[in-house]
Amino acid sequence: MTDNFQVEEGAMLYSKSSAYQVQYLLGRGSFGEVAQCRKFATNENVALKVMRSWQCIEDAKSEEDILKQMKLSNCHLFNIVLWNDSFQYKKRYCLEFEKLDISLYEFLRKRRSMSLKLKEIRPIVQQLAIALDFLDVVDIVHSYGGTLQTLYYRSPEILLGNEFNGAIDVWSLGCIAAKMLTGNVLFPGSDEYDMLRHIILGIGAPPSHLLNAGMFTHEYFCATFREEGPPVWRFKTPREVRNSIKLFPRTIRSLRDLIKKSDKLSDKARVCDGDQESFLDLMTKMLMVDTAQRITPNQILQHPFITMSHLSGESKSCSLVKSCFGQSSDNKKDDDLEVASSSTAIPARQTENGGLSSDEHPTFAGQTAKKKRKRDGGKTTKKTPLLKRKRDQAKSCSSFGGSSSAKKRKTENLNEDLEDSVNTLLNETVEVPSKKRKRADEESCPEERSGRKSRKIN
Ligand SMILES: Nc1ncnc2c1ncn2[C@@H]1O[C@H](COP(=O)(O)OP(=O)(O)OP(=O)(O)O)[C@@H](O)[C@H]1O
Repeated sequence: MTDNFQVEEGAMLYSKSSAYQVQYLLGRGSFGEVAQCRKFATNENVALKVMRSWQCIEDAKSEEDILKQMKLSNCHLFNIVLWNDSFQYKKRYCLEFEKLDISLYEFLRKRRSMSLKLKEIRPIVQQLAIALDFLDVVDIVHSYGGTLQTLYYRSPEILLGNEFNGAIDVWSLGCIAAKMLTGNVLFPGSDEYDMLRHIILGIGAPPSHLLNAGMFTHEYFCATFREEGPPVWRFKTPREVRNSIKLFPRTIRSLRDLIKKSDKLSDKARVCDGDQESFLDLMTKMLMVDTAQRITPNQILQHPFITMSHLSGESKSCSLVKSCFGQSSDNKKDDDLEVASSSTAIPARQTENGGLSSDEHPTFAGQTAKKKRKRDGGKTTKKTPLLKRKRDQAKSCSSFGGSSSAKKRKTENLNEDLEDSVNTLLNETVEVPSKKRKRADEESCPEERSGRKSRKIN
């Protein structure tokens, strides 16, 4: 058996049931190359993912296990790519999928501004939330990007080395939604430290319970230990992290900056304002640094920005309102969402727009590093019965999105603690030539990816 198979135009591959001819390369991922191929048995075009090497066989097999499990649950009704078959050719393992249309990145690239309007972003966020909600139910963490989230979309809990669950994908979705609106990466960090700097400056510092429990916290924060009580954390200055560090300039000073630049035509201004505020509210909830407070995919689907409840009272003669509803119903038709919510193995779930009880709120200096780690979901290994999960979810959502004054105070304290180092950081920010920034943005280069592996799907 030789190992010399190359994914190139015209090359032939053979499974037990069909021959395939490579037409062209669709893309490359962490584990292999994906090519559009002609499948002779059915005479259709398919996407064939050819794993990089024999060493990737374990990754391929675990991906296949998840794909099989998802196919049985009618995943294609939830905006998840359909896997058809797997086979080994020469020393390469191959996964066959339905051929999809262009990627979101290609879609954005077709726009000169690389950005979309809110009414266009809405159905995309909705489609992705439907997929993430499905993964939540079947207990799979997707993780946008390679081994564990592409750097720009990496959540604070991954950066800090905390336990994680599907909430990391909601964080990434928030970052993607921001990029769709502005055309720019929301947190363009040059490395993990710079990512945290962008997050702290744009949104706020991680709560103490994340810092106390993070495996990598000490790489980015200094702890002051007191006689009593938990440590107080201070974000390190760039010089404390390493001798020379490249800091990329900030794109926003707060999430509100995201919507500041949008056009407002006078007659549509009120509707625009309402939609923008609603989008901003959703963004704030998707980008909660504290995992426990982050909106869930199911709650995203019930959020006014997605349901458009804030627009239903507006005059239907307003062209913007009309186009918003038009966009949404086109999307429903295209993606068969009604079928998805009514006739699948996974029942549609209820959402409670509540939040965390105050005793679960983060305290900056309130918990010790000894705090017992709690894995609340996460990997595919343990499946919780759906009913129990619903109950748990309802419990944890009983006051969702609530921002108690106590929490606010604590965040302010933390922000005060961070002020000094932040000021230093601001002064030290260096401009990066736009050409270079663009390249960094376009690439999801392997070195941007961290070492830990997640279970992932296409
Ligand atoms: N079914 C498909 N139809 C069309 N294009 C596809 C399909 N699957 C993958 N691609 C293209 O191939 C690229 C690589 O896909 P692959 O699944 O290997 O990696 P990925 O999910 O993008 O990234 P990674 O594996 O690193 O997380 C994708 O980014 C996409 O452009």
